[in-house]
Amino acid sequence: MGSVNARSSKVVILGGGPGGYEAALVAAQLGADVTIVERDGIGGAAVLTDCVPSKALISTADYMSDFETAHGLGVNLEDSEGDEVSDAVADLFEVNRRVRALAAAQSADISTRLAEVGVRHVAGTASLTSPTSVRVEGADGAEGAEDLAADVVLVATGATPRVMDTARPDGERILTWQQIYDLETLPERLVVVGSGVTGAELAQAYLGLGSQVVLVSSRERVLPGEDPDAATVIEDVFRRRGMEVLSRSRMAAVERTDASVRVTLEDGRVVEGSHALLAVGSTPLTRGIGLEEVGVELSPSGHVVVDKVSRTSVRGVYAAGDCTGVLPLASVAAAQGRTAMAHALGDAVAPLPLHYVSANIFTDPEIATVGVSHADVESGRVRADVITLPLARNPRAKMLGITDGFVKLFAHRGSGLVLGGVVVAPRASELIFPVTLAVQHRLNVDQVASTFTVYPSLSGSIAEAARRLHVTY
Ligand SMILES: Cc1cc2nc3c(=O)[nH]c(=O)nc-3n(C[C@H](O)[C@H](O)[C@H](O)COP(=O)(O)OP(=O)(O)OC[C@H]3O[C@@H](n4cnc5c(N)ncnc54)[C@H](O)[C@@H]3O)c2cc1C
Ligand SMILES: NC(=O)c1ccc[n+]([C@@H]2O[C@H](COP(=O)([O-])OP(=O)(O)OC[C@H]3O[C@@H](n4cnc5c(N)ncnc54)[C@H](O)[C@@H]3O)[C@@H](O)[C@H]2O)c1
Repeated sequence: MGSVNARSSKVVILGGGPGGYEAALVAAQLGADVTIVERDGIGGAAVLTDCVPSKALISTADYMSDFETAHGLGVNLEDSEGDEVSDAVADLFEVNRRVRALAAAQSADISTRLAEVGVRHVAGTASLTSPTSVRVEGADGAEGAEDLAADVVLVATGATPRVMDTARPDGERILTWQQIYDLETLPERLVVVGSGVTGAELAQAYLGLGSQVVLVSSRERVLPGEDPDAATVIEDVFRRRGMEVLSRSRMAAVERTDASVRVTLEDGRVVEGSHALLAVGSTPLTRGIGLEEVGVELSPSGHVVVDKVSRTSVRGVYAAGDCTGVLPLASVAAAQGRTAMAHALGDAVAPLPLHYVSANIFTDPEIATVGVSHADVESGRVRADVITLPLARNPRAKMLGITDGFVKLFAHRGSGLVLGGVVVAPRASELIFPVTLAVQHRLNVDQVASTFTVYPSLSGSIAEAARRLHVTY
């Protein structure tokens, strides 16, 4: 917007997820008068139903699998009679109570922070009546609507689980990932449909918690689109721990019988379970809120079309997060929201640096990635040397009983600049940070290799991988 005076600007934000609330914090810091319209709760789906609760659930599942590792480290678990206890038992009622409380507390913390910096929260459903005015329909059936004038609008309405006509969730046995936190007892046999990130994470979480799990995967391999070596490790771990993975199996319909569910596959096979979890992707929440009417361009998939500073096709209207489909991660939504406000309110702004976003899949082991990928190198888009070091040879991994996983680095052929990496390991989400630093700050393999690592440590494998990529002239 350039000429905007941040101190006299009214900013109205549709949606209080990471895209919305991070933008609100930046806009308030720049002196704008900021209102967030959010109908469900501050923190958005990320905090209330998606990212935060799933990771809290996974923490319990990880803790349970530590019990299995304990045996391999020479620890026998015994009850008070001295009998060996082979299994820890998850109390799903307690687990879900903790998860919901944690999500609510996180939402409350963000609300407090927003209130401290003067951001107003209006509860209700927002729509655009013009590029400079937002209508709010009252929450909980309240009568009347409030109209908010805006100099700058940010659309950060997120996305919702995709629902197929032949597989309608009922909230009891046929569930979306947003409905699982009301379960009071562990599903005896859970059929997870979809082996993308959501399906893979939650299938393994329930397996760890003690359910029998069948994973219906439409592709050759779970986690299509991810590093193939990483996906292979995860699929092997799934099968080894007893998950039934049905590859090249596409769900056609899910129906409920009295006390079970029937999942019919496109080839006619039927999979029975006590519950089904649908993880077949998301739909952006962009329809019916006035966007097209005021001229905001949507893609054929319904995502808001944005440029690298989050501008839409309408001047003064910005968009951030999952409603844009740029990269559906909480961290990216937040970055887009911050970028939008910096641009709109005339602060220094840099285009979204998508080539060094780090991401993590919270399976066990985790898969963390940054920068260029296997697909980039294999297709010839990037000329890189690649090294993969299995963690099983790392001394710390041996001590910790880690047998699965690896460190992979991609370095530019010729200059040795670190272009990307993949870490498959417990807490890979923490281990990827040095690789991200190297990629973002253009370090070469020799600089990474000559950086001290602790002995013994898993990060030693990152330095070792860099050493193996040393360029000799
Ligand atoms: C199961 C799962 C796990 C995930 N885990 C991770 C993870 O570990 N790390 C990670 O980075 N990302 C993760 N993600 C992705 C992450 O949750 C999303 O990228 C993130 O939520 C996007 O934030 P957002 O602000 O765009 O939207 P959201 O968080 O979806 O927030 C949008 C908000 O807008 C509200 N809203 C919508 N329409 C209106 C309207 N008309 N008026 C008022 N309010 C409205 C919605 O109610 C919602 O509260 C996960 C996703 C899923 C599904
Ligand atoms: N840890 C994280 O950061 C995290 C966790 C979860 C989601 N996410 C984000 O959300 C995005 C979306 O992930 P997702 O897994 O929810 O959706 P997705 O679209 O990536 O995966 C859905 C999967 O369901 C499959 N599918 C669709 N219809 C099917 C059918 N009829 N039968 C069987 N399979 C079918 C698709 O082939 C696809 O593999 C991710 O790319 C990621 O950015 C991030």
